[in-house]
Parts: sequence; structure tokens; C-alpha cells
Amino acid sequence: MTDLSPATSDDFPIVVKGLRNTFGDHVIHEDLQLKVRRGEILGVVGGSGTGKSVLMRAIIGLQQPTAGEITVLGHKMGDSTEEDSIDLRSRWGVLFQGGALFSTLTVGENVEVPLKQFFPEITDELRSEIARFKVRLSGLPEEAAFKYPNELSGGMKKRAGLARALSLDPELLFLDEPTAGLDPIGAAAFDSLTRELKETLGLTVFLITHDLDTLYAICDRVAVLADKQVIAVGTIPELLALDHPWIQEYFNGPRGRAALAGKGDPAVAPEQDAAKAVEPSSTSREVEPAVMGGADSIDIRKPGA
Ligand SMILES: Nc1ncnc2c1ncn2[C@@H]1O[C@H](COP(=O)(O)OP(=O)(O)OP(=O)(O)O)[C@@H](O)[C@H]1O
Repeated sequence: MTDLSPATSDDFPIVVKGLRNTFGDHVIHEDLQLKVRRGEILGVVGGSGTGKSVLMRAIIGLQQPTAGEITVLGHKMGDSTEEDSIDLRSRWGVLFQGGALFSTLTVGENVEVPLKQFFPEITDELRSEIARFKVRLSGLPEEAAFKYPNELSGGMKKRAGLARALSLDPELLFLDEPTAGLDPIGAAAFDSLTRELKETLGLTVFLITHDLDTLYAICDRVAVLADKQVIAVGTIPELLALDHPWIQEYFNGPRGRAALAGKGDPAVAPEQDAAKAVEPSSTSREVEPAVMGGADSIDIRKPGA
């Protein structure tokens, strides 16, 4: 059985124990356990409808669990005072599927929304300057701050959503299928940006994805959701060593093998250069694949354990 007792918020900014989520009679999670390590990019995978987004929403307090305990940055969710929970919400950023930008606000104004909410004392001028900085940090040209979401390409919208997620200098970044709908070049550039931001800003990243290339390129570990639980957490080689049918089919199926073959393929480099041309001012760079291995890193949950 997975040992969850020594978790501290320093080592594990997110700890989920015995989580149960239901919608009426529909049980999504049952006794789900998960620990996210500080400074890692944790990829979260699972078939459609296995509850990846519900898990993310539960962690950030948008979904009230039926049972279980979620501790984020040392605070037990649901137990905090109003003041604590406001403080907590200012320490994470979320990029929802589709970006979830306000269509009637410019990109810059979108980025300013959390700043206004959490730091109302900041002057208009400073708030606008911070927003423009976050827009640039997300690999967009500064002029994009003055555009409306409908004037942006899909890739630029994702970056705008990322700029808003970064507005409060978060410690935790939640990304829900960030590369969905992007062409392979745009997706690779977004992956590079995620890795670069994680390294330079010291973020811990919870990344839901169906994108095998993303998993291979930037995730330190991967958590697999199936049968209402996180059935395994580890590096991809560690997961590949497991005899679980879904894991084998996912990573060893035709798409998994293609993603593995593409990893480290020298042809990737020119594509990523091309990405810079497609999305002006991209801060993307080629990233080294995440270091794999580490005997202590695998965490396998046996069904029923
Ligand atoms: N607000 C809700 N009310 C009722 N059922 C819901 C609600 N939100 C999610 N569900 C159900 O919970 C299950 C898990 O949904 P979730 O969106 O977390 O899946 P997912 O693993 O993220 O799927 P996908 O990979 O397709 O995005 C689904 O069956 C979904 O229909």
C-alpha cells in the first residue's frame, strides 16, 4: 500500500488521500491517492471520462468531494478560513481547456482580472505593466495584450490563458489539455515553454493530457487514472515495466511507439525553430527530455490496496 504518512507540503505540495467523487449514483473516484512532488511536471493520463478534470477541480476546490482529504501547500481543502482560502487561490494558476478567456476583454485585461481580484491596491498603471510582462513571458508579442481573444490563433489563445494563469506568480500551475487542438509544431513549442517556465519560475505543474509527445518530452512522472483510482505513478520507463493492460496499450500501442520513436529525433529541432516563426516572439527552445529513472520514483497502487 502506498505510504502517504510522511508527506509534507515542502516535499509534496499536493497530497490527495482517500478521495471519493460522485455525481448522483455515478462514482468517478473511489479511494484515490496521489502525491505531487515539488518542482515536478506530473502528467495525468487516463481514458476519456476517467475523471482527470474532476480530480483537478477537486484539488483546486471547484468540486466538493464526497469523501477524502486534499492538502494543497499545507492547507487542508475545505477546512481553511476564508482568508486562508483566498491566500491559497493566489498561489496557483489554472489553464482550463479552451483557455476560458473573457471574450469581451482584451488579453491584457484578462490577465489583469486575478490581479484586480487579489491585489486591488495595485495601481492601474502597475497592473497593466505586470499584465504586459506576463503576456511576453508566455511567448506572445506585447501587442497581443491589446487584442481580443477572437483575434488570436488557437496557439496564441493558449498562451494568453497561460499568461493569465501566471498573473499572480503562482507556485502551482494546473494545465488541462494545454496542447489539445494545436498543430504538432505549436504543441511542441507550448511544451518547450511549459518546461522552460517550470525551470525558471520553479513551478510544480499538474498537467492533464492525452498528448503522448508531451508526456515524453516534458513530464518528470506520469500518473495513470483508471478504475476510479490513480493506479500507478512513475516515469514512463517505470510505467512501461508494469503489466497493466491499459498502460501497455497506451504507451506500447501504435501512437505510443511513434511518440517514443520521435523522442530525440533530430528532425524535431527544425520544427521547433519553425514554431518560433509561426508564433512571433515565442520564448520556446528545444528542451531535453525529462530525466527518466530513479529507483525511488515509482509509486504503484495495487487495485484494492
Ligand atoms: N458537473 C458534472 N455533473 C455530472 N457529471 C459530471 C460533471 N463533471 C464531470 N462529470 C462526469 O464525470 C466523469 C469524468 O469527467 P472528466 O471531465 O473529469 O473526465 P476526463 O477524464 O477529464 O475526460 P476527458 O479526457 O474526455 O476530458 C464523466 O463521466 C463526466 O460526464
